[in-house]
Amino acid sequence: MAYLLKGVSILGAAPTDLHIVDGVVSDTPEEGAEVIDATGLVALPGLVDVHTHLREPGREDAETVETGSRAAALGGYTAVCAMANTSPVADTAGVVEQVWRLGREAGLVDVQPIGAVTVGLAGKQMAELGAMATSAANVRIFSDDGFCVADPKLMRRALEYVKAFDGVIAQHAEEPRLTEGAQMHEGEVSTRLGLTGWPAVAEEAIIARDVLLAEHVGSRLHVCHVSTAGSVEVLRQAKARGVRVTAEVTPHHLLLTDERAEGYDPVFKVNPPLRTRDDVEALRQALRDGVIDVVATDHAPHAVQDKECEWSYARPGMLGLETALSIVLSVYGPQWDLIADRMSTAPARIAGLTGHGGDLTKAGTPANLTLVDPSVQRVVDPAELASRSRNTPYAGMTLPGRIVATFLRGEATVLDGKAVK
Ligand SMILES: NC(=O)N[C@@H](CC(=O)O)C(=O)O
Ligand SMILES: [Zn+2]
Repeated sequence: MAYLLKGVSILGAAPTDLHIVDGVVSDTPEEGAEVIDATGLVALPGLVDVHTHLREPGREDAETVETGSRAAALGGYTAVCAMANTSPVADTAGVVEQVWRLGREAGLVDVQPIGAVTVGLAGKQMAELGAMATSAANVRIFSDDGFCVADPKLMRRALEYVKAFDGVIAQHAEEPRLTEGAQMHEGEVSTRLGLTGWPAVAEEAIIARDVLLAEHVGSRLHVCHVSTAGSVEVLRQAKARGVRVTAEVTPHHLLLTDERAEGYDPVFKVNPPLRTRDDVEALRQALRDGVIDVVATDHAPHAVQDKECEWSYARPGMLGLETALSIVLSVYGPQWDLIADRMSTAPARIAGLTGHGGDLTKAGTPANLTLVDPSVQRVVDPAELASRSRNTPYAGMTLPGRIVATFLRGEATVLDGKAVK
């Protein structure tokens, strides 16, 4: 299938015609190409998410590789990295290959499995990282996300191990002894609500330790969902020294604060917790500066019974794939170069996904791209989401931007705002 995107604006530039032929961007029009009137639409390289929870195997009631892939495509994504905290845990070549194969079968986005760092995410014994790396799933990112690799010796060994094949350890930075029983950010609001707090230093202390370990080993560290101003300062200093560290921020940490806990609605319960206005400002600035490299959704679908219950029993986590671009647009406005880098090019580089995040003005670039209508305001209706779960914190909010079409290697996965399958 060939396409002609007529009058499209690539990253906000003057309107042009974009030809998609044989899965790549082409200079030459193809006879019989399907013409899409892209007047007023902006083309971005397909978004890449380095932190997605797809829940399969094990919690298919909350999400499957297929439903999560559909949510991703509708959100403008062409690749997602599937977190390892499934059941069974993705800590063997067999499980990562299963997830990878399910992604191929769904065929809506490239699903790149993340492997666990430790067996069963238990933090005791290193998983078979090498076997996962050399499996068909070609794993490059390893993470115990949901849990912190708290043992410094194990963290050091994991960093040493992945160095051989330029892998990266993605750390969920949370010193568990400082967050026992924690329900939300530790501060004024938690005191008022009578909920046990998750202090900022529990995150910052682990990031500080880990950048020193990564520096010592000369290996790659990636910090998941950075949430505090103090973490930003640690990262700023580490990067200035040349430590091989990258970091992500979620859309919700760029927008929402701990005051959302005031109604005790568990839809706002998440790890790390929503922080203060000052933290939000620091995160926004850090993403602009490049101290934080990427936006990652931490899409965390949860079944109704795990969310619609008393706050302290609810699981932490929020949906993200279908709203991420709108949230980022609402925070930054149409800064398309910034958005394309932080949501596509930089995450593709971190994940080693060479076919993604390319330059759409160059012939031969794989046609992984999404078309956005920035003029549309949408009201988020949880019932309309393609995710199998409903735990979006943005229900009823009016947000800018609508994904009109998404292409994976030149094949449409979304057309007219609807998934093609
Ligand atoms: N972010 C969350 O609150 N939850 C995630 C785990 C994680 O990313 O830490 C989940 O798997 O539900
Ligand atoms: Zn996490």
